[in-house]
Amino acid sequence: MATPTLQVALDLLELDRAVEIADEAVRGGADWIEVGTPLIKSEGMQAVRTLRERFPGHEIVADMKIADTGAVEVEMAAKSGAGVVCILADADDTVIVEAVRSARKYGVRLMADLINVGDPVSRSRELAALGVDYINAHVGIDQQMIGRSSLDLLRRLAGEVGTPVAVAGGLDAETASEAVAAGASIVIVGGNIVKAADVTGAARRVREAIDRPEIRPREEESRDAAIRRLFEGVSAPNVTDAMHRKGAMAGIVSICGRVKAVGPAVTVRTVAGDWAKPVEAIDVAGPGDVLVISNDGKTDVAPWGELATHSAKNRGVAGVVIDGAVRDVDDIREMKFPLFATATVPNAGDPKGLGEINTEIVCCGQEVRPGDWIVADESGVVVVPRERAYEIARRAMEVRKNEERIREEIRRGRTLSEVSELLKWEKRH
Ligand SMILES: O=C([C@H](O)CO)[C@H](O)[C@H](O)COP(=O)(O)O
Repeated sequence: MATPTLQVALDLLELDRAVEIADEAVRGGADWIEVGTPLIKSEGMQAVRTLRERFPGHEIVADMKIADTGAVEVEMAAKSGAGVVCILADADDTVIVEAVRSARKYGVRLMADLINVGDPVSRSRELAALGVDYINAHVGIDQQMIGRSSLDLLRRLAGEVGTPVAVAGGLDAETASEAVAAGASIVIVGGNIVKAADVTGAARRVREAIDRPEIRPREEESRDAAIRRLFEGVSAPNVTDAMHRKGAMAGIVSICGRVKAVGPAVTVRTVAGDWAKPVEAIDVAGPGDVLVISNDGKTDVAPWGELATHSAKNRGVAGVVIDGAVRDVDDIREMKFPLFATATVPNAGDPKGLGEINTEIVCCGQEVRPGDWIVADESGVVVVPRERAYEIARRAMEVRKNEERIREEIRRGRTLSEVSELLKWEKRH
């Protein structure tokens, strides 16, 4: 088997950063350098020219995602220095045929991107017959966030397609190795290399993995376990970033400082400090759940205190969030329990039994339904609708990864404004 090609996808917006990251990735063993679609949209063909000039010994791939005017776009990329140009596999055949003619004329190769193609096997055969050089089994970044897998797509193509097959979509060292074992000859890795603080190390790990392809037995993980693992690895701010700044409760703080709660909500509505339903809800909750209590926003009387906290902790409840006040704060702080509230007050209410458990409530301005996911830390509390929990958990992890590289660049001496090219990206009115 020929040595697989490692293609690093520079999915960035800033050319200077892309050049620096490409240099580090090449040192880690990347063979081909892909000028990613976001970079092309941000910097145009200048990005292709610059990378061609800076890396004379490496193939430059222009991820144009061509959908129309095949000949013109291939010509632009070829004349700027690309050796491989990417076209959408579901572009009309008229576009593909023109792109192939242009590619032959300018001496470049065409890679067709299977993103969103309904019948990848027959489309790949058609593309090969039309003269496309490579087929890319690609699952896009937004599709990855809802759990689609590029390895599944690649496996559907195995043995069915004559042209060399590339694979892209959320690959890391482990999945890249599996991709080669499943027949990929070009492995494309974006985020897991270019967002790493140590780009060279990340590229090297992928390089070593694809040079020794193997299929490792995988442990099955349930959706809920994956959601919990991902949310436990990110912060509440990462989660609101992933939700386009939605979901954060207003005016609520962590009572015990640096603690974190992650879990599906068991909701409680109570009235005027009545602590019967909040305490009964401890028995309704399973280990790992988060109690979310609305006390109608009243803060002169507490529906929660130390004994309830003790009981919740024993039951394995992951945290308690109260739109209202708590008491016995000194004892609760000693327990280091993830408790979030809007106020503290010494008064307790009476256990009258008013209110409801597991109905829709509004807590600190956010609607919370039973089973919605809660992520709470010292920055505050975020509610994630249960239908989108997996997707948001994946996106929040991407936000975190993205910050790793930015943090590293700040550590090396750039300002945040420089790294993110703030002036360039200010909104024009
Ligand atoms: O093509 C890509 C995507 O559509 C954004 O332009 C990526 O380069 C490709 O998905 C590889 O990146 P990762 O999925 O982050 O590995």
